[in-house]
Amino acid sequence: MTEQDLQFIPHWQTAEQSEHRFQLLEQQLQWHQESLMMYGKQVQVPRLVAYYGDENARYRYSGVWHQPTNWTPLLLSIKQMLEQSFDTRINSVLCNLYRNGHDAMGWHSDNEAELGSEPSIFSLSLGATRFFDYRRKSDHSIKHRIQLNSGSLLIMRGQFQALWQHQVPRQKRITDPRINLTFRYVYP
Ligand SMILES: O=C(O)CCC(=O)C(=O)O
Ligand SMILES: [Fe+2]
Repeated sequence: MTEQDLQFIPHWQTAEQSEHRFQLLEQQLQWHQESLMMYGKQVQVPRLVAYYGDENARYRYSGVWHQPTNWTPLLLSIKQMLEQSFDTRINSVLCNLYRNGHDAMGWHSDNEAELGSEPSIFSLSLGATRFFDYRRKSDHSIKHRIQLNSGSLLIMRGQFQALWQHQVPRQKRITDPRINLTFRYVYP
């Protein structure tokens, strides 16, 4: 992995802007809880999700194909700002709401075929600061932790999904919610 494959911008948005956007997104988005089959049982995913984007940007997560909801004005404006700032194209955003520190996301890579071989994923954090861990697929002892504060932008590119896994671990003492928006390009 080169330095460029994981880029962290702690203050991409101001604290005030982040607080305002958190409030709007918490109210406006179509949050729902999903469940997935694990070892033959239906298990609830420990967070709420919502998926927005262009009509043709179907995406498979939690083992199910998801049809995007049409962009809200706020999501569209963040998408356009990212596209201009980073000279990239985005057609969807997967939104996660961690209601408190009991909500989490386990180890995974975002390596679904429809993302292509070297996806660029732009991950905006709003609300409670949470840990983000990543470890080498070939050697789990090579492990790093960063803190995703409100207003921060984490950019994963290149070989990051191929070589590393990431997680947002449980932090039981955290009572505040966090919203994470992962902007992606899904090949239609
Ligand atoms: O909440 C985060 O910061 C990570 C989200 C994530 O890994 C994902 O949506 O694939
Ligand atoms: Fe991920």
